[in-house]
Amino acid sequence: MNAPTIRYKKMNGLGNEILVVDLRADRLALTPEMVRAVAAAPRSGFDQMMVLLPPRAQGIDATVRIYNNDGSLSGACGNGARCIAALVMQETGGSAATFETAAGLLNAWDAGDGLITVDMGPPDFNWETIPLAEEFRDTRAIELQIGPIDAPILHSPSALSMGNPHAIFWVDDVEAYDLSKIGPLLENHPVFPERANISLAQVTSREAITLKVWERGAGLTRACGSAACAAAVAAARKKLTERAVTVTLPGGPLRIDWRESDDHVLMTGPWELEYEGAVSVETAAPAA
Ligand SMILES: N[C@H](CCC[C@H](N)C(=O)O)C(=O)O
Repeated sequence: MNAPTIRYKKMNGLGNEILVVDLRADRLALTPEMVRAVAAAPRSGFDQMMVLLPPRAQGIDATVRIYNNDGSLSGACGNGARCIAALVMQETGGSAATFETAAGLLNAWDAGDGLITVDMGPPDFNWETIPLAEEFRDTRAIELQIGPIDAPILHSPSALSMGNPHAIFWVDDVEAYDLSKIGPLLENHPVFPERANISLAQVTSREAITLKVWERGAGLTRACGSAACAAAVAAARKKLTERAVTVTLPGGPLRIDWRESDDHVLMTGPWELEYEGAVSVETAAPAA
């Protein structure tokens, strides 16, 4: 056995627990097993781990790998993106940052008042790339429900990708459901071959949505940036809201603007650096 030391910065975006591990100048090879061990250790628990790796091209600050606390990978993490953008801007003294993720390039910039805006790119409604197991003709036709067929508790979500898969169920009261019970069932429903982030969304005005999220690979979180984007886009597409809305999560509000000119979704919100630390995780020695 060997026990590499992993240095981290514990941050959060609206209470979404983010651990930043900077491997831009470190050759440590993280495995999903190590990620789970870091998540289980006392001070380094997290919802998502943002791993910074050396950039592959000029003009990019870092390649980013995003892990959930169960060791699985994701293509997007909006709240984590604001955290790493803040760190890079502090480091460079600049007012913008660019990252490469599994889902593509990610730009972020200083929005003033301690807030950061992340360009989350365009939403994707294509069932094959969300991905869903089968086509659905529009957002109403998806065969997905919890509860008996004649009186389902939840049904007919909107589904889309923001670089990661999301299903949004429209409800009158987000507090009326036990998301910790139904979340895992929906996350692992066969219609989502790569699982999905599950949201309950309550539209409260033309400019406001209240949201609770059960995250794929992480469970209930205080906030999920990509889910806020997905809910805002889905609500505007259903003509329930304008394209610019405030999405309020248990951790607080995010501003979401689905920009008309280029279809990109802009997310604006806060970030926080809590403390720095290091953790040693025992791993099987690499094969000789
Ligand atoms: N908390 C994140 C999303 C994490 C993504 C993840 N749970 C998945 O897609 O597997 C956010 O702020 O967007």
